[in-house]
Amino acid sequence: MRQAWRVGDVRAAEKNLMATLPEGALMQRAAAGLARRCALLLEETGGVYGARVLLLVGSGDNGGDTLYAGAALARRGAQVRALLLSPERVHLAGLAALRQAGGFTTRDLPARADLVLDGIVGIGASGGLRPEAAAIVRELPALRRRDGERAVIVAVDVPSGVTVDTGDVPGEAVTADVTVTFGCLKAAHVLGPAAVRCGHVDLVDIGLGPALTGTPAVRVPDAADIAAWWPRPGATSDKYSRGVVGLATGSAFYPGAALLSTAGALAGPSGMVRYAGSAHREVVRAHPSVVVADRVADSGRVQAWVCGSGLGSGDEARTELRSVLATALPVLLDADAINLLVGGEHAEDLRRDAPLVLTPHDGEFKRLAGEAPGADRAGAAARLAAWTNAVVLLKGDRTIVATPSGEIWANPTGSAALATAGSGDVLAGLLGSLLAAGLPPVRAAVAAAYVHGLAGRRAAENGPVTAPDVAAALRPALAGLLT
Ligand SMILES: NC(=O)C1=CN([C@@H]2O[C@H](COP(=O)(O)OP(=O)(O)OC[C@H]3O[C@@H](n4cnc5c(N)ncnc54)[C@H](O)[C@@H]3O)[C@@H](O)[C@H]2O)[C@@H](O)CC1
Repeated sequence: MRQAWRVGDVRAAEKNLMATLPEGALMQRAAAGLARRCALLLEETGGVYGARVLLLVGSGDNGGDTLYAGAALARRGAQVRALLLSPERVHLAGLAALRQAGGFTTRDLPARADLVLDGIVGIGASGGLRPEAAAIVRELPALRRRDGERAVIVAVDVPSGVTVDTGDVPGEAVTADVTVTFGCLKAAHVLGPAAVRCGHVDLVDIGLGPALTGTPAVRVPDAADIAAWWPRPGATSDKYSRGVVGLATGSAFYPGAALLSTAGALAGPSGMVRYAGSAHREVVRAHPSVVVADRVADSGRVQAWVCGSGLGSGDEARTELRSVLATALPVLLDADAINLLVGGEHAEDLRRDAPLVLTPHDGEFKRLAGEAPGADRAGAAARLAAWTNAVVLLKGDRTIVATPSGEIWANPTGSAALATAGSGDVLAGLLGSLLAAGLPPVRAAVAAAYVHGLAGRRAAENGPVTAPDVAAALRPALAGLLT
């Protein structure tokens, strides 16, 4: 698991650490790490000696890191030019170091650069980029390097223009190939559209780790976490002890949702899938191992329910939702079930002791919460989780999982391929299977999003992706993860 931290916590940790070190030591560590990464990138594209390096230098310490790293590259023979955005407020010692190493300042963006270091603004950013910086950032994609390819762009700490604590990108912002960050990850590296702007994130150890205390802003699972959490059958397992998941999904109008949620559930770890609903004939025809009934009340025992995908909005759907919520079992509500909650008539049913998981996309989130997730998606998900006392999985390129107590996870395996009709039904089934197998709801949500993302990526290797492709790719994705 990786952890990302809020700016306030990073600043506090830096302050504590700096009190134990000579002045400027942290910046020297940061700049040395940055220069090393940049040199490696230049070696991949023709070498450091003679390479053209452009520094975009803002007025704070982020610019200072950039100038010192530029100085190190100049000492290795690179032609380093610094474009100062606020010459009157530049980091003076950094500028002196650059000049002493043979680097220059420039007033204009050059036509050619092999490498660009974006040191306009780091964790001290407030608001969107100022117009002058924004104008420069707009020109960056046109810069060419010596082999005619696009210049490599390295963001120093964070890409300038992103909102560091939320991952929002309110306006113009740098799109980096690599982001070299210091001490720890920040939320922008793992959340929202900012995470996409970071490119590959490289973490330089400056000794900050032990000084970081409190709760991380965001946790990011890795493959080892998911493999460790994933329930596996043992020698004494049987189909019931592995958990039985019940699906109250689909309808005569939307039988496909029933099939897709079933396919998702069958790839999960539970030992049996029960389906309850009016698409039961289609389900059993496509998936002979599924035990079917035509309504929740007539279904046998299960250990968790999935309700919603394609359920419809009529009286029958309401009855099914009420039956599911009346159980003392973990329940996942998706799609139509979330929409049915909006009128408020199920508010009482939501006050349950057993776990509840909600899996909205932005539209469903807006209907339920009364407003769109907005710029702070993680904060919005956490507020909805606290309000509904549910684990909320907010779908997106970096799907967020939030708990009622404010724990936030960001999924790193997202794929644009998952933006396809029915892909959420597959996710709901898989997540329900994990709940039935006994995984705590937050882990079930995080693990399902992770594997669903892997499956989306795998499916995309064979061309355009539909939801059945995602379902079919779950098993190979799991095989790769669990073996
Ligand atoms: N504090 C520390 O111990 C360390 C800090 N480091 C570096 O220092 C950075 C933080 O430095 P600062 O606190 O000086 O802050 P920054 O350098 O991130 O930015 C502050 C400056 O940028 C300007 N600014 C703010 N928002 C802007 C916007 N939207 N557009 C254009 N300019 C804007 C402000 O006027 C201010 O002068 C980190 O990101 C990191 O790069 C590293 O050297 C590691 C150690």
